Amino acid sequence: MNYTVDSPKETKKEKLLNYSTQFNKEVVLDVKNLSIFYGNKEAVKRANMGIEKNAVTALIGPSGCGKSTFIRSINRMNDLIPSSRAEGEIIYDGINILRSDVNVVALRAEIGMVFQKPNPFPKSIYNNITHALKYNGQKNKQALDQIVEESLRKAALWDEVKDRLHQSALSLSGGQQQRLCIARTLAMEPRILLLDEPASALDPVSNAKIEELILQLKEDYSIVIVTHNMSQASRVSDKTAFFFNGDVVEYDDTKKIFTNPSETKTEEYISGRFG
Ligand SMILES: Nc1ncnc2c1ncn2[C@@H]1O[C@H](COP(=O)(O)OP(=O)(O)OP(=O)(O)O)[C@@H](O)[C@H]1O
Repeated sequence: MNYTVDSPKETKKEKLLNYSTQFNKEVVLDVKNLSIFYGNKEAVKRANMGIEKNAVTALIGPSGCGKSTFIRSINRMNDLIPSSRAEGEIIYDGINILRSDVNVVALRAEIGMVFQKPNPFPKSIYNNITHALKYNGQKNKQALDQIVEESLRKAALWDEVKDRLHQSALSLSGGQQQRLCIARTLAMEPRILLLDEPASALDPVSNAKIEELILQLKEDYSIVIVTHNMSQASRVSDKTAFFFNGDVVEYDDTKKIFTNPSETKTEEYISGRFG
């Protein structure tokens, strides 16, 4: 994937509104004029968003509006798609993470991602958590044991698996596998968690557990979640961005988006008139 680092010129309106810094809380990711292309198609169009620290930010919108493309760009997963190209900036820790000299492996440890379909390795529960740590040189058994327990506790899975850590991860239920994938991501000590429809492939009970977990995790992490489930977005998120046709139509407090949105298009979408 080829990245263009220079931002396109800001329009007068964007300068005046200063979109990316309009919220009071600390911003952990400042997305500025972000465009993502697949070939000539602009799938995300000059998005601006200040993503807050220790908050849950939901990305909503109809199918094909650019939510996954946007979230994948935050930890450079779009690099894996040869036709994909980004313009604009995503500022994290003072650095534009779209720069070509960014260490993408280190970035993905800090900004971890969990996908729609649980994808544990065909290894034991224990080895799912330790795999990347061992690869990075951590050999101390005691340290590894501790990280496994801490990560599984944070992912609300420890009590269910503590007596079967050396069994295959594939023996777990779908919901447990998804929490294991979250634990595996947490073991890398990320600051930001990207969740792309993490509960949509799960049964209602597992879905509720993931929602509960998200609310616990935001104490320690900043979370961005793509969801098609409007009630889920309103239950778990603090901020919501409504995407339509590649545009961020509206980004505001979740309460406002769901009770009194500023844009007609948002109102039409959340009231189920399309999508
Ligand atoms: N690998 C790709 N190559 C070319 N075009 C793509 C690719 N991935 C996505 N697109 C296009 O980019 C646009 C945005 O897709 P994206 O998957 O980001 O939307 P989405 O809002 O996440 O959709 P959904 O809710 O269905 O997952 C769509 O028009 C899609 O067809």
